[in-house]
Amino acid sequence: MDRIAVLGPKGTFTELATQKYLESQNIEMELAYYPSMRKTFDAVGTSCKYGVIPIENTLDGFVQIILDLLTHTNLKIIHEIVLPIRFAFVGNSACLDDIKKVYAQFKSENQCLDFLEQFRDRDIITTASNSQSYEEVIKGEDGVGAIIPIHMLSNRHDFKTVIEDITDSMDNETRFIIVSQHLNEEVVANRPWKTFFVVSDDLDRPGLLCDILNTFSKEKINLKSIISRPTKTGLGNYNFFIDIDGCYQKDEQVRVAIAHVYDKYNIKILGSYYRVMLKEDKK
Ligand SMILES: O=C(O)C(=O)C[C@]1(C(=O)O)C=C[C@@H](O)C=C1
Repeated sequence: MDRIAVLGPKGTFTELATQKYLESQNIEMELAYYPSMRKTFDAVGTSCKYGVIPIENTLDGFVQIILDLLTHTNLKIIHEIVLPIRFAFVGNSACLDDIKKVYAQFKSENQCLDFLEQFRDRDIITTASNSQSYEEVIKGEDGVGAIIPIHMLSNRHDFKTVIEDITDSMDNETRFIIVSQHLNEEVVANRPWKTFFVVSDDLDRPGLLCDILNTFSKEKINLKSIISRPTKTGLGNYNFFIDIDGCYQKDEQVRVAIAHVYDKYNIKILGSYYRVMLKEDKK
């Protein structure tokens, strides 16, 4: 059976996104868990056919390391899936005043800032995954608390304190991408496609961004998002990540506009993809 690389361990939102993705596509794959985003990426094309990783969150923006990994590897985005994200606080003390240590995953922390403010004079310990935060708190040490995904409450562990829904916004969502070694070559997909690419220019010349944006405007292509990220080669050097409407493999306008940009700048296609419908959306 083919394998799909998942940011693990079991219990993460990424695992949930992967299960929902496979369900929506009606395919079976073995889930292979990796301890970091980089290792999840590296597994694709070696021991796994696809990989699933978070790329953007409503409250915390883009997952910066994913932009770097997309720039430096040849993996392509083939689909995206969006999940609502809600967190709970669980603790091994009956009173919040007695909590001395709170475990929180590095992205999750930034999605629960209002709630965490009361613990700023205590230890807030950053973890690599929400599952790790959960593992730490279920050891049962007095005075320990954790931010965990709300779906983990169904494990029914006995905590002295449980506060449901401590997320800064009820509209919080995370966008996950499915990456493959190959572009998405599906012929029929009755969904709006998007194309994500990165542009860099070693010469840092005036008007670069304006020139690129004009090219897409001339072809009447709608821009969805644009974000810059340091190239890490010196202060002030940036890559621009641009998401546009349309499919590179299928839409003539998209190919023409990208060919124009390609003539003048370094451009790398990171994939054309569409959002998969969750089983619950189809009802
Ligand atoms: O640790 C997890 O549960 C994850 O799947 C990772 C992750 C992320 O890093 O963005 C995924 C979704 C949420 O935004 C918070 C955490």
